[in-house]
Amino acid sequence: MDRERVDEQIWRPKMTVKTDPELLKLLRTGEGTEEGDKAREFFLALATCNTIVPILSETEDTTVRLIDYQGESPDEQALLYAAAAYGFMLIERTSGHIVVDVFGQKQRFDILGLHEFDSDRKRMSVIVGFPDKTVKVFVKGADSSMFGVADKMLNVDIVQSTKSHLHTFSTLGLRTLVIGMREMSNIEFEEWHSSYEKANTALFGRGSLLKAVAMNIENNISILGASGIEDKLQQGVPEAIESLRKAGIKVWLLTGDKQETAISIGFSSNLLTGEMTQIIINSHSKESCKKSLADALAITKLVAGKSPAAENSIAGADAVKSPLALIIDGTSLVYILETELEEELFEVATSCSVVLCCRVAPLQKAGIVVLIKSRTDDMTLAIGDGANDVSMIQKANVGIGISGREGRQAVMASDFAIGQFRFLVPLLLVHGHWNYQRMAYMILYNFYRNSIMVFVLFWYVLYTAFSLTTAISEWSSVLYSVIYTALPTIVVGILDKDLNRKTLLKYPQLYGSGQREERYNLKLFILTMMDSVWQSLAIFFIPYLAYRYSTVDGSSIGDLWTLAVVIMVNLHLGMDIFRWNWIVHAAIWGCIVATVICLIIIDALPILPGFWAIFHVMGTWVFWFCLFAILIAGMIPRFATKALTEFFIPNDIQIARELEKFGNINESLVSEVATRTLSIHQQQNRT
Ligand SMILES: Nc1ncnc2c1ncn2[C@@H]1O[C@H](COP(=O)(O)OP(=O)(O)OP(=O)(O)O)[C@@H](O)[C@H]1O
Ligand SMILES: [Mg+2]
Repeated sequence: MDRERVDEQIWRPKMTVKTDPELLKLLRTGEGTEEGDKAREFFLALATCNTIVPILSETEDTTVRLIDYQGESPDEQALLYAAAAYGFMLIERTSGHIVVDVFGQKQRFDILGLHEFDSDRKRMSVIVGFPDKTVKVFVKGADSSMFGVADKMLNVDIVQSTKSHLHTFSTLGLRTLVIGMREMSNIEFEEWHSSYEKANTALFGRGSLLKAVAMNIENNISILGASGIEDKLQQGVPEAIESLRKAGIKVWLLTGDKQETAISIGFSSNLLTGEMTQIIINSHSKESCKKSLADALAITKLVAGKSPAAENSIAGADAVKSPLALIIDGTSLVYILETELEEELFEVATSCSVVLCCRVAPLQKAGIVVLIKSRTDDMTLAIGDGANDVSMIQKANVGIGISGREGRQAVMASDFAIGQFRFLVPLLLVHGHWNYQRMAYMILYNFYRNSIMVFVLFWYVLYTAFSLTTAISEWSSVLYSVIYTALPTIVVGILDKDLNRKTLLKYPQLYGSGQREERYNLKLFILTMMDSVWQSLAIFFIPYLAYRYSTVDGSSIGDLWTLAVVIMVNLHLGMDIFRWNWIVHAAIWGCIVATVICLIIIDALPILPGFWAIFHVMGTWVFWFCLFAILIAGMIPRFATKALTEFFIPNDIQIARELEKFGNINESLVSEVATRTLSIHQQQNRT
């Protein structure tokens, strides 16, 4: 009874695919004819040569079960859904066999061995035992690798037409695969089996042994057909690339795909544009690589106007206007990376606005990142979604993994993980920008905050015959960093934002402020230190001069110094804060109040020196006058510099802030300034 129910069951793939009725008819009825058998073998190869696991789930109708194909390769998933639509449905996989439903008939195939896909071989194969005891090896992989192992006796027409179909597919931007097959004789199978077992159980070098076994068996393959799969660009990729470009970031595309596919994807993602001059390097020997690079270098020089020919030649004048795109393949890179040609590649690549590397192996991707990292001070960022991107993600300064359908390896190896490519834009342009400006400011501010206190102590030492006594109580020195000034630093370091998200996304050029190191540089550091010296002088000398002839003791002036330093550093911070909210208010004013309370408590303890000092001194007008004078005198240089620069030589950020505050009065101005800055600083672009 139960058995019957199982037999009645129908499997339905989760995704439906539009089919070609003619091909379907050939597959259904053409068994026995040469064409029909070949077509059936092709789809059988699709159904067997993969690492997909079918997951069955119940539907409302108890006789229908839904099949969901799950695996690391989205290409394989797509191919299996296609095979299922054409009547070859993989319905079960165990470690030793698979079951394929062929037009309603369940067939069981033994999986005798599987040579997994790797990015060096660029193909995979399975050894399948058929019910009639024959053994076949099915192989699928990249065209470049498959035609290398194809049967040399193969019909030339078939090879040619396959190649031309592949070309058509890839120029449309489809990801292509070639599928092939070979029958194995008994002797061959036995030989393979023993070496496979040996390699599989080896303790050392298992991977390379298995690869050698695979290479041995994957030859004399007869081509069954080719596939083209659309690898849809994620939403918002062209816009994201456009924004990154405007932000002065150089975008390079490194892919394992075929050249034509890569170029087509380059165009659809806005990376390549029609007006670009393409420099293509496809070489198969070191000599030709050298020559191609020399030619490319000549073109780049011509474009940059460095060569004398450029001034006169008409072609040169034309080329000056068009940006360059370098397109280079993995085979050429084999002869270039880690050789003396690297230098030339670097020169060519850095003079091009876009670099597109296709058919590159994972280690070559990492090699390219290292090429840039080792020769420039630029920051590199690598973003990828597949296992083949792991090594470059690890090598780059910043590695980003996209968690997608290709498994989690990229995400596990990354510094940051995002869901889609387009999120890179807010990550860099918004959060990256905010983070940079906060970190840069906080570093300067913390130098300032600590040095001003030390300078005040130092001036005191000069007037006490270097006795190393101090007027500021030890408790206050300890509490200075912990209570008096800590909280505002933390709050501002976390919450402050110079511009809002919308503005930063609208004007990607604002990202340039970080690239030009506008917020943290030697000049700013020196100015900040000079400011802290000036402020400490004001803090120290105003009370010193005021109380010089009075009988007030050191502890009382010490309390004034402490309070003045704390109010000064907090006002200084307050003057630079962009976004005031209740937390910032509470932190800044709260810290000043906390300081007063702490001073009162310290001076109320009879065991400490300076007992009751603050109560005496705070009651005099000189105290308040000094405090007021210190703040005015200390702040004047900083306030004046800030006001004058913001008024006369504002930077992009200040203009954009004005724009945010006062609407779009200056809209045209900001884009003008931002673009101008971009063009001036293009030399400093970061990769
Ligand atoms: N599971 C697979 N079985 C057989 N061949 C495959 C498989 N996956 C990929 N290939 C082939 O190997 C080539 C290189 O694959 P690789 O994973 O290195 O890069 P990619 O996926 O094409 O590109 P990207 O670098 O953009 O992820 C692919 O272009 C494809 O032709
Ligand atoms: Mg991939």
